[in-house]
Amino acid sequence: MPGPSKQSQKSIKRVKDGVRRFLETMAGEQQEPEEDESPSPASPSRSDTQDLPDDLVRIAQLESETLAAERRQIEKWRAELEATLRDREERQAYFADLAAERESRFKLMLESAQAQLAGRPPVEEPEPAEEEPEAPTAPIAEPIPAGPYNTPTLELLEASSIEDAILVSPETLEEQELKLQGVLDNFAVDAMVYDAVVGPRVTQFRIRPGIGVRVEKISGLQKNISLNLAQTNVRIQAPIPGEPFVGVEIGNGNTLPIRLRSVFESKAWQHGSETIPLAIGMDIQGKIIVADLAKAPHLLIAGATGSGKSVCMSNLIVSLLYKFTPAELELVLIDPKRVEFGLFKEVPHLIHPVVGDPKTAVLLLKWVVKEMENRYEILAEKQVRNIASYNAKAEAQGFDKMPFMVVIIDELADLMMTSKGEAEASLARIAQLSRAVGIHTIIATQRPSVNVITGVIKANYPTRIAFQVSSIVDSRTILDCKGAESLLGQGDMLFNPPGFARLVRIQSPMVQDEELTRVVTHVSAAQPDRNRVDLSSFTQSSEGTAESLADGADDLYMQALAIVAETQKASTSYLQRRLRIGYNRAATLIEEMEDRFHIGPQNGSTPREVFVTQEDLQQ
Ligand SMILES: Nc1ncnc2c1ncn2[C@@H]1O[C@H](COP(=O)(O)OP(=O)(O)OP(=O)(O)O)[C@@H](O)[C@H]1O
Repeated sequence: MPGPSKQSQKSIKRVKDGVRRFLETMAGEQQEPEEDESPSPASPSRSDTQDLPDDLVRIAQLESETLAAERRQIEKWRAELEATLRDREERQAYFADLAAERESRFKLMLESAQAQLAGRPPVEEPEPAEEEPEAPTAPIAEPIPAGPYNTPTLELLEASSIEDAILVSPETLEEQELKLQGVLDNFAVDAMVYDAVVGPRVTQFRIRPGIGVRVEKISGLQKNISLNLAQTNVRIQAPIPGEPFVGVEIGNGNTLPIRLRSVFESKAWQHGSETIPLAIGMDIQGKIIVADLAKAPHLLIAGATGSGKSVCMSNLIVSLLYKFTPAELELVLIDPKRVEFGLFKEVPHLIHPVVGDPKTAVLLLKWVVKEMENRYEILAEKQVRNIASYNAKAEAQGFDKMPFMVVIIDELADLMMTSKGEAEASLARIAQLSRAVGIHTIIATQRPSVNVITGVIKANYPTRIAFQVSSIVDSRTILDCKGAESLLGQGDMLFNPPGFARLVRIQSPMVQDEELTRVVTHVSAAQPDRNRVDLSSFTQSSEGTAESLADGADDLYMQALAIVAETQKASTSYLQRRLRIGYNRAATLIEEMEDRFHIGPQNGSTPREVFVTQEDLQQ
């Protein structure tokens, strides 16, 4: 075989020489970085590099630049790691000091108690020799360390047997289908009952309308369908979102509650990717629905008395207890009815005892607003934008993570009656800003009227659950559409999931008091008291007095407010006429009222909501 040609041998030699010189150059640079000027014996002369092919010289230059950049990066990392290490050492020293101080105080207390027992005067605490150095600010406002958490097990909850239950017999199903088709035929509506989906509480008959048939023709038959099928509550979905059918939902003859345990056993719960998962229930197709409170980011629950709100809220609290330790999630429970959250008073996630008094509840909401502001400062200190980035940084750098906080209010109406302006303002502020700092709220009410679910609340709570209500008006107040009046009660709900513009009908799981007691007893064993809320610096403003209502406002503000409260109408032109003032002044007064949450925002041509009544002003 012929060897390489003379030409290529020469070229290979040249390349080899070039690489050797490059390596020597690099070695020379490393040894004498300072002496750029004086040529080192190893470094190549200008004439040497001129001998090299251009490509090789460029590659060599690039290599040396990359090497320099990498060296700079390594230096930066080293500095960062050293800073982290210093930070950790400081924290370690701080906690060591704290432990030593506590130990000495404990000893002193012991000696004092022994002295008192022996009839001697108690031992005095020695004066500190010099001023204590200021303690470094804790990453989260005074977190109280949690003990090891007893994660609850599934055995604490009742097992379910809904899979084996016969909710509707095939004969009943066939009979209902024939009757439904009969109604359509009798009213000469060209439509066919296509099939039926049996859900946990209701069966959905899917109807396919003929060509050119308006869906309103079928939804207009709601009362006739109820009559012919002898059903009280028939709900019609025209059309079923995303399907070429109209849905007619009829209650099942047999019902069996879905158990919370079956939700926790489902794949949706166990393999879900939700940040703060909440067990909502089972939809008509039998799919388990788990919502993410982090996406919601706040939840409004409303429904008539006995419709299943409290059971639903227990499900939500238990969901949190199953997923989070007290170090990962803090709970604030407000229960003006004083009956619903009694079972949860030992839960270690609570950072304040369950609040029953509406006035204390309002102060607590103010505290939450303050906590939210603190958390924003902490995020700014660490130069991160939200709790997720903060916690990722905490994990990487070894400082404490920021826990989520969930505030649950059982009866919003009681809070609104006590102190509407303050409660509403705090809730709106929390709802608008708290998502980034991991604070979420769940509020419930059995009075779905516009005085309680005001425009401000509605605007800030896009994720809603409606249980059965008594009228279409109530349904509209909660969901902005009808439907909740046709629900069956006992956990039958319409859910408006975050990010979806449609309602899903869901059966809420059932959890009984005995199950709740077992779970709470299990999780609260050997847990320290984590109460860290100090309300002493928060005072109830003298809301309701003329001075505070009109503080800093126009001289005519109280008169204008009295007119609005009397007429329940907030109109600029009406104020102009009644107060004999110009348009600009009247419009400013109306804007002032909106800013102070006394009236709702302008919403197209619909009149503004009025949140103050004459009684409020008299109080
Ligand atoms: N998901 C459910 N499955 C089966 N039954 C339920 C369900 N939810 C509620 N119920 C039944 O309805 C009853 C009333 O429920 P719940 O106490 O939750 O109503 P509520 O809406 O909170 O009423 P109130 O506003 O008066 O407190 C329960 O005692 C239970 O028997």
